[in-house]
Amino acid sequence: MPVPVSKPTNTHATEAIYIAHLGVHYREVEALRDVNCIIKPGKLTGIFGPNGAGKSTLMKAMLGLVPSRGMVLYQGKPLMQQLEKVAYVPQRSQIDWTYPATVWDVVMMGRVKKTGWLRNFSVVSRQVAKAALQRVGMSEYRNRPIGQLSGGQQQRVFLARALAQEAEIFCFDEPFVGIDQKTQSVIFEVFDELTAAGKIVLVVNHDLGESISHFDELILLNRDLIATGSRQQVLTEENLSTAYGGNVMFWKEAA
Ligand SMILES: Nc1ncnc2c1ncn2[C@@H]1O[C@H](COP(=O)(O)OP(=O)(O)OP(=O)(O)O)[C@@H](O)[C@H]1O
Repeated sequence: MPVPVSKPTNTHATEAIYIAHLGVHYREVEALRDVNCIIKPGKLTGIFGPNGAGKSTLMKAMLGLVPSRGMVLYQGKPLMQQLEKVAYVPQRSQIDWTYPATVWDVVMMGRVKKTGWLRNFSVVSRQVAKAALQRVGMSEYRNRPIGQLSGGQQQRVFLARALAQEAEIFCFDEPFVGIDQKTQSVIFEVFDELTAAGKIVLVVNHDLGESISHFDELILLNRDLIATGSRQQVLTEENLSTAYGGNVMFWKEAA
């Protein structure tokens, strides 16, 4: 159910990301229409919907990576003016894995917003990066070129880079595609830690299987916003059939 789009009125709403009348047109394709929702801190929020529903587009539009109409506020100010507070991990398919960088290089890139390209990385930055690599269980691979890792290992390295940013808002586009079970567990554990620390964690995911039970809040899209709120509010037969056209199997215990 769309949230009211007049000004955010309570403290919680102003601490959150507040999206109003967001729309995206790619030439002839209208990818998103008038999306209104709130993304709260301390909750794991999933963007769900069928292929081509506009899930990645919503995330990119929030971060100014594609042109859009409408408003995206964080703590009452345009998010676009505060992108240093955001860690974004794109889909693995969008990353150039032939780029000649080691695991350590990639994680240290997460520190650039804090230290700038031209400065030497500080001792603190190195410690933060080291701890991030350790957290995802990738320390022993620190000198390995990223192109030589498995899909799950690559995803963990990008998770470590996001952690090294010490961001307030974490955005992941399809982090569970092409990874192993162990990596999926590590990712959900880290998401739990981030939400427990009051961070905003937003994840594009198309899988309506068992993993959906990890999410606190859902945004269900199919160009339009179909529903947003808790799993119980969103995972109704009516909403799912509106989004997926009446043919959907999902993890029954999830809602
Ligand atoms: N750069 C682009 N130029 C033109 N059309 C685009 C572009 N990016 C996405 N689209 C179109 O916009 C619509 C939404 O795409 P988007 O990638 O946001 O969907 P999605 O829900 O993330 O899909 P998937 O689950 O398949 O990744 C689709 O019809 C897609 O073909």
